Amino acid sequence: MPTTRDKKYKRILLKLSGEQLMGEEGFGIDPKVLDKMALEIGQLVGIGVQIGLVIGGGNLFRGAALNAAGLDRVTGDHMGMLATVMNALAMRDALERSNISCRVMSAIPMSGIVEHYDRRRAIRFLESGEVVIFSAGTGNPFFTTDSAACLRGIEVESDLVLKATKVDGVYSADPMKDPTATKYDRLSFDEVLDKKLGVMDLTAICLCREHDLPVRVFQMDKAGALLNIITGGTEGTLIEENINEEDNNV
Ligand SMILES: Nc1ncnc2c1ncn2[C@@H]1O[C@H](COP(=O)(O)OP(=O)(O)OP(=O)(O)O)[C@@H](O)[C@H]1O
Ligand SMILES: O=c1ccn([C@@H]2O[C@H](COP(=O)(O)O)[C@@H](O)[C@H]2O)c(=O)[nH]1
Repeated sequence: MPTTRDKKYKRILLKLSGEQLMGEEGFGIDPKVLDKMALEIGQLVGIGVQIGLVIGGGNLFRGAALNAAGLDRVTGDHMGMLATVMNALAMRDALERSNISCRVMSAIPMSGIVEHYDRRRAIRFLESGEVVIFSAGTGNPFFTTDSAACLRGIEVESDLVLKATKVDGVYSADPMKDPTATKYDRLSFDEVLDKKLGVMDLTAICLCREHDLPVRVFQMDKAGALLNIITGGTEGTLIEENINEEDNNV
């Protein structure tokens, strides 16, 4: 069983896909998925990892999809950001049921429901061992929660951004669409940008490159993967500043 001393990272920013929260359903939140995620997060809290969380909204609303259906884009983005607050409340509920202390902060003031984002307070909560969920994205339309995750990760000085997703890393093409796509073990930020690898939005990648914050993309469904990464294992794909071209496996 890993202990406090086995952890490689002290503070992480974990980005969870909203789409994954719906489990087998086509829309909404499956409490069983939340409980499973809470269990995995609890293992990290148990060895003293400080965790900031950002949860997407793709299980409920995405501005671009609403716009394609005829809504005003900014209104759609506002709905998407509100969706992330709902996901955050559901995740807080699951974490607290597992006896994990948790705070939800929102980029959009929402008095009486969640507290407004404040960087210094967030860092204090993280230092005291509480999980902090950063909700409502960046608070601005035309962004995504990938960018919000990288932004908050930089602001609270996390050591790593972990993007938990459906696929088990970054591929040469979207593996859900192209079965011949091959997986990378490591990539530089420039390679992700040059090859336009679509696993994460490019604004998020640029932010991390600018601030030298590594990103690891991994599969959330794989039990124990999160703990394995934190204790130095090599799940998924690591994206960082400078890598030797020969180090990646494609
Ligand atoms: N080159 C690539 N390598 C890996 N995945 C890719 C690539 N290009 C596109 N993808 C797709 O990107 C998706 C990752 O995004 P994810 O589902 O985590 O959603 P999100 O938009 O970040 O979150 P949400 O579901 O909350 O909107 C993968 O499921 C995968 O199908
Ligand atoms: O900073 C942000 C973050 C998100 N949005 C809107 O919310 C949805 C849901 O987020 P995903 O990252 O797609 O899961 C997104 O599609 C945007 O519409 C935003 O406007 N600003």
